[in-house]
Amino acid sequence: MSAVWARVPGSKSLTNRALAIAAMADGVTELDEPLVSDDTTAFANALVALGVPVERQARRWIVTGMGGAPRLRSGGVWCEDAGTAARFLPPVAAAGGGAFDFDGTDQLRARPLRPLIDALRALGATVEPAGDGGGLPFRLVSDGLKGGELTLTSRTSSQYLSGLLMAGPLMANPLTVVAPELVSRPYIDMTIALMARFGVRVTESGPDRFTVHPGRYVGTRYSVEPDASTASYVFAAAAVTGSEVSVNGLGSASLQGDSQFVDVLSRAGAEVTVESDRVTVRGPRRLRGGFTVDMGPISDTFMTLAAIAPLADAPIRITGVGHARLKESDRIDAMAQNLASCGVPVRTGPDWIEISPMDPSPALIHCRRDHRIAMSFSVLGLRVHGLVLDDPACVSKTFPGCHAELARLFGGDR
Ligand SMILES: O=C(O)C1=C[C@@H](OP(=O)(O)O)[C@@H](O)[C@H](O)C1
Ligand SMILES: C=C(OP(=O)(O)O)C(=O)O
Repeated sequence: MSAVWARVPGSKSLTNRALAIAAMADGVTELDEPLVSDDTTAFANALVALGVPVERQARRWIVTGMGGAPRLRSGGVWCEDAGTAARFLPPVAAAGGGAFDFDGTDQLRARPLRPLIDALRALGATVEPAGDGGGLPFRLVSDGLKGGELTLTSRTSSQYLSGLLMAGPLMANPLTVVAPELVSRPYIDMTIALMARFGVRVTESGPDRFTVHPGRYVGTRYSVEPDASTASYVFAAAAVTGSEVSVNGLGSASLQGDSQFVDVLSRAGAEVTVESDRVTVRGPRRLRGGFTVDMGPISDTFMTLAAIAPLADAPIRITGVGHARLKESDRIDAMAQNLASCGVPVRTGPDWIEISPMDPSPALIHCRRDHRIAMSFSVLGLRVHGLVLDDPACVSKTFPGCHAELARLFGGDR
């Protein structure tokens, strides 16, 4: 059997970090192969609303750095559905100073933001929420951020810490953040690596204690890796169809924690080869279950595993994913309800889900406007006829070409 090459678009997390950092840099940044999707378009539009020129060519985005904070000192910042926009951009805007109205869709309004609001206040900004004070929408008024040391609740998301660290070099004093109970740690390593790529150093000066060293970002040419969370769907699809799929540009040096998803597939019996610049997965005759796996650090991929778990020969228990209840949907509940609709035995707890083997029956899948619920069940749909997504288009948040690519690689018309 010969490997098929999957076309996996660029990483959302790397694209949006690079955009934020490039906006603050000295000089011009050329981003090659950025992700073009709802989340990155929303992020780029938000930067434009803050006065940062972002020129979008087909496979290259060019950002003219501000040599500091964005130029505009007032305006509305629409974050749409993007958690990264709502968590990364307020610290950047506040560091420059001005008055900004942040808002997003009802889905984003429902997601937590309070720890970031508290941190911005501790750094000297005024945040006036329009609602109950927990999240969007809010008005941010600032005269610059003072920096110094603060403690940040990071139990619900790592994105607050990423946003604060990236804005750190613009603050009056060096920023140190203590982030106890930090979830999604690989995303902080990604933030630190990308800041270093643009010339600013962050050190871990104690457990969960991060210090941003004084410095300036320098614009550069940066090529975005394929998105490892997106790649999980094509790898899982290979695993359940007994085929072999490779993704180029992802490999042992990936900056994305979700590249570790293939290790989980390997525990489930897939043959996995990780090279320096390529990952290949070959599906087993039947998936192997009978294990428990902590997917807390790579929680965007837990639904990919949960969706295919009924096809395994024994139960699979996924733990450590309580924070996935606070994303585009309550993902533990969304997976449990939809799998149960397919007749699959599922048990859940506050931060875990256990799926037992069963031939899934046809069902209508309620995506809850969550791209990853739609994409995960699209993979299961390669093996189960009659799975119908109520909202196939919601995949555009991170992978607009998802259905076409799965059809190209594995046949069928989803
Ligand atoms: O920093 C990032 O780019 C992200 C961090 C993760 O969120 P949490 O830190 O909220 O778990 C992840 O789920 C999200 O898709 C992207
Ligand atoms: C959680 C996600 O997105 P975000 O938090 O960036 O909106 C995701 O893409 O799965």
